[in-house]
Amino acid sequence: MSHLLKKPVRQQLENGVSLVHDITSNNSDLEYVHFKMIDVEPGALYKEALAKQEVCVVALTGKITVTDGVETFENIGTRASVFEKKPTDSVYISNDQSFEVKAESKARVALCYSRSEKQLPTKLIKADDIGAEHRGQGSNKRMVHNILPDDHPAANSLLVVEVFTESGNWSSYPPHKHDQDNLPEESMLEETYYHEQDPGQGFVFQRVYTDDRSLDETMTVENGDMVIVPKGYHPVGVPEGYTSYYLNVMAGPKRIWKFHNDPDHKWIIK
Ligand SMILES: O=C(O)C[C@@H](O)[C@H](O)C(=O)CO
Repeated sequence: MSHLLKKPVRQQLENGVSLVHDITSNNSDLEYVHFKMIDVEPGALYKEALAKQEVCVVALTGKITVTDGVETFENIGTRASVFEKKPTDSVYISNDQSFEVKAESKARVALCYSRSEKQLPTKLIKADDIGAEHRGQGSNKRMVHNILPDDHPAANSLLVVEVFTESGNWSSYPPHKHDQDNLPEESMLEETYYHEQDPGQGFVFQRVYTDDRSLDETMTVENGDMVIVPKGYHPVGVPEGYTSYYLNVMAGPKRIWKFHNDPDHKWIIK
């Protein structure tokens, strides 16, 4: 199996909290992005003290209450399944803070981290403030929820988006990359993909490759898997009959998403 593909671990952390993914620089090629997915039973509590990392807590499914000890956001989260295709609520919390997540119903919670030194205010990112962005044409159509895009001032380096790609379509396509710190041409951002499919027995294909093909991996990605993109182009293809969801976390030295399309395929853009 490719070292870029991560299967769910399902490890019990404490009463009612289980770890589904834990992507760090110790188990991946990533330096800037760290990602955790946790499942929390109703009433159970997850606590964490941040060091030099900021976090975006995404109520992926279910209802949660999030506090940094000063501000509390009760009963946030909007959906039982990501495939309801409506935006959800998230909370940004800055470095050197502590936070708690309590599940009000059975919940799956994404914890998206990146390096951070400068403290910023805690911020509720409301579902109501997130619009649906439609990108692409033909079988390249997909819908994007920009949770923490680069023009949102809440964070120091984190970028978070979620993408819905219908059956038979492609996304992150034509292939693009963002692995050179060479602005204004291109920014350097690592990226993680947390994938789900509907129905759940589905799968998608994701290729991660560089121009010189020193990295060229094509992965079969199943429901709940993660794909790590330390560098390179990273298109996703969705087979007929299945809808794809993925949550992307990006971070790098500068908080700008400036991508470079693969010159061989950019003619596809009309
Ligand atoms: O537009 C898309 O298909 C989503 C992707 O851009 C995804 O968020 C990504 O690859 C970011 O670099």
